[in-house]
Amino acid sequence: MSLLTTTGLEMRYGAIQALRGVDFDISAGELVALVGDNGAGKSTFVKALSGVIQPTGGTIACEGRPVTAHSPATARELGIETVYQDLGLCENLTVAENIYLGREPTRGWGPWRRVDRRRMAAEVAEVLGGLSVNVPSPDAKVARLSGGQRQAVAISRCRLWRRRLVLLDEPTAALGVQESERVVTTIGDLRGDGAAILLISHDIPMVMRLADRIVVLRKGAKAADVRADEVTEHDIVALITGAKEISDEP
Ligand SMILES: Nc1ncnc2c1ncn2[C@@H]1O[C@H](COP(=O)(O)OP(=O)(O)OP(=O)(O)O)[C@@H](O)[C@H]1O
Repeated sequence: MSLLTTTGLEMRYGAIQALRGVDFDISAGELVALVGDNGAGKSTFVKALSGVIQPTGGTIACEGRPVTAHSPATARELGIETVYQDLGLCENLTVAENIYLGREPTRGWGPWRRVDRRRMAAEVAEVLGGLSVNVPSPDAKVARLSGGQRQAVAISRCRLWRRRLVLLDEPTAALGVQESERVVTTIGDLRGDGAAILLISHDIPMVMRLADRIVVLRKGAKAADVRADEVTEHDIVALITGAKEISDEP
């Protein structure tokens, strides 16, 4: 069964129709890439899934059950986590503090309740140890990390919290070749845990390499939903620009 489904999703910002009846589904362990030109509606779609905006039409269902009153809190309860381009990391906090932000484990109770720093350090070391990307130490300040290492921290947060669906908004946009490669490895680690991943990217070669399936948005509507091994890079570019149409579903 699909982990998450949208049916006829619509989003209207005043006169602008950002999403036009988008039908979408993703299953556990699947990596789906969402591609489209600037303004095609990709960020709007991710915001609707993460509960940041309320769609003006259509439905979202999780394991077949309709999600009503969707909000960032309900998304989190459902196991949906979004890693935005700016990563939402606090520069002045350490790697461990960032991974736990707002969800620190505690020990003791009542007035004796304290953040369990020892447990935090042990759990973070375990998660970071399981990553292919080298992050200096759980105690390192995020301000001192490279772009790729920061991505690794943001993605580690999803692994530690056993997120079921991770929405990655342009994870390699601001990175060099080597750093991008590291992030690709980290995405592989996350996928190895069985999480479903929705990857937004303008990097078509990377999308072709990583995705099981590619969904193309054009002017807010779904222009294609194809298996990555059944299309070429050229096909995807043509679908994004509108030079080619594919009507058959995978
Ligand atoms: N808060 C908003 N208010 C009004 N219009 C908006 C808002 N957010 C997005 N839009 C419009 O909705 C459309 C879709 O925008 P969206 O950001 O989802 O596209 P995108 O595919 O993510 O683009 P990009 O690749 O440039 O990030 C655009 O026409 C955009 O101008």
